[in-house]
Amino acid sequence: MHRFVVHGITRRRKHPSPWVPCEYIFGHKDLKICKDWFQHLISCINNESGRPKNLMVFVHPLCGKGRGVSNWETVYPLFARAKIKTKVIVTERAGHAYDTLSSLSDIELKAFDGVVAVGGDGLFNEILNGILSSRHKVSYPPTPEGFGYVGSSDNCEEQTRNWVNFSKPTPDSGNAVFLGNPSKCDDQEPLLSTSHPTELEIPSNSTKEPCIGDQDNPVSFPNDWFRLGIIPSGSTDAIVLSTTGERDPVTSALLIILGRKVSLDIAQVVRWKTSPTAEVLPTVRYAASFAGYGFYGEVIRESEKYRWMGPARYDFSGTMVFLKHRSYGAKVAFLDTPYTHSLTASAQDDITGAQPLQSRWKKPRKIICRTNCFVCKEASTSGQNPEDVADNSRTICENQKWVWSEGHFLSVGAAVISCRNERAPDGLVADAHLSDGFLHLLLIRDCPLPLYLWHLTQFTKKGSDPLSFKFVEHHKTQAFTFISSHDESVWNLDGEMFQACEVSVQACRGLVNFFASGPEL
Ligand SMILES: Nc1ncnc2c1ncn2[C@@H]1O[C@H](COP(=O)(O)OP(=O)(O)OP(=O)(O)O)[C@@H](O)[C@H]1O
Repeated sequence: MHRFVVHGITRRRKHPSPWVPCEYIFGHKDLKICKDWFQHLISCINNESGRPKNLMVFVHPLCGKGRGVSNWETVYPLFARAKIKTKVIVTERAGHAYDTLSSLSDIELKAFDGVVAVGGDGLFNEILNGILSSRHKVSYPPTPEGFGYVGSSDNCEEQTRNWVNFSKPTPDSGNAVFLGNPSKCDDQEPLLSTSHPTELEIPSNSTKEPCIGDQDNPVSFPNDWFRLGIIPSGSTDAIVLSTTGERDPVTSALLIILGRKVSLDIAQVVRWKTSPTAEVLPTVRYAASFAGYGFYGEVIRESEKYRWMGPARYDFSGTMVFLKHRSYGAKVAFLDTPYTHSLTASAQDDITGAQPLQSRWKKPRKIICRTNCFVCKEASTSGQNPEDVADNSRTICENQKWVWSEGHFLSVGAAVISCRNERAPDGLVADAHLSDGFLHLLLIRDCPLPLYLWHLTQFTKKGSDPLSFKFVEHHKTQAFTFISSHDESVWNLDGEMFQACEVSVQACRGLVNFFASGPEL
């Protein structure tokens, strides 16, 4: 008998990883038949255009509990087997991935099918900002009358970059070439292995659709070919949990290898001022999961002092900030469109400081975002091509109405996706969608400490409704602005600190593609 091995993927319900590699051995006494089968499978694999061939991989060696390198070592053989070329860069400092990607020319970027973070949400945020900083051409978010920055609709091309320490990319520390493979079936997907991985140079070329060397054809976002991915290795991994339903490096690696693709909304955050007395200097940042102020910003700022504690510093800082029970005077205006669903405090409530909210309509039934989500599909088919929706604000401006909310807030947050994590199994907003073009604005008004604790503990219980409290405003919106008079106003963008006291934010629908199929819940 002559034999060959087909490497596949299967699911084992009881296995902690829902997707696991497996092997099938085939044999025939006729060598030619074996070779024919083999060639046929190879050509099927090569016909799968969605599978990535070249990836840039950033490994954060210190993320989570220092699992970045070991997680990459675990999944690397899968990429090798699938013959996917990887240019691996182990980060040496914060900002390394951002500097590398923002300084990459479009020609160099086009050599890759995507970029993968082996780390947490923070490393992914750096990658996202590095990729988009010069390639996302769109107007600033719309702002209400009275927000008052002339030029708020100017193009962001001139956006300020203030990431520190530009550095050249480090030499790749582990290039190798590998090969792709086929199948649409979820359960048993072959990963044909034909040879051992061989060392290879960084790809200077790619067979991808965009023309290499075409200076007139710059990389812009959104597009339908470039994808981002995460091998989860961080402290929270909310982006992976919200997009795959799992927090498993092997599952994420297999989704990348198979070339799965889902569109992600991204929040574009424009900071107008760092503090009330600072000069106006618009600076653009992007967030894939969450942008939060007040409690959320303070926890991040506080936790920086206790880095030595590892991931436990978030619990510690969270408790410290919670006990301080500080509220922040602020004005928030959000865009109310015909598609906006809100539980909004009336103006009178704001003035009297009274808590009750008036439900303007009954909250709609929660539709959870899952694989092949029809809400996200509807949103994408009701729009036009990704290129046509690039200028989101133009579309938003029709039928817009701004609603102001003013008072003292314990926190102000905007969830782009559900933000599931181990502490909040349903996430911050259980029914947030990956690519419906909306943000979920959460305004937590000042309230007695025990009530606030009750609200926070609801996040830890599956199936509860932490947003149903009277002091919680939940608005599904496409854009909002925020003004505070505090000198040390800190935002938390995907877990990263961002000092800002005046911001405007908009959801950019399906701005990037992610290697995933949506949460399988
Ligand atoms: N080699 C490095 N040394 C120090 N910081 C780094 C390095 N590489 C990346 N970073 C930064 O570390 C921060 C956290 O990264 P990431 O989110 O991937 O890990 P995490 O463990 O989930 O996060 P955190 O440390 O915030 O809990 C990010 O701001 C990232 O820019």
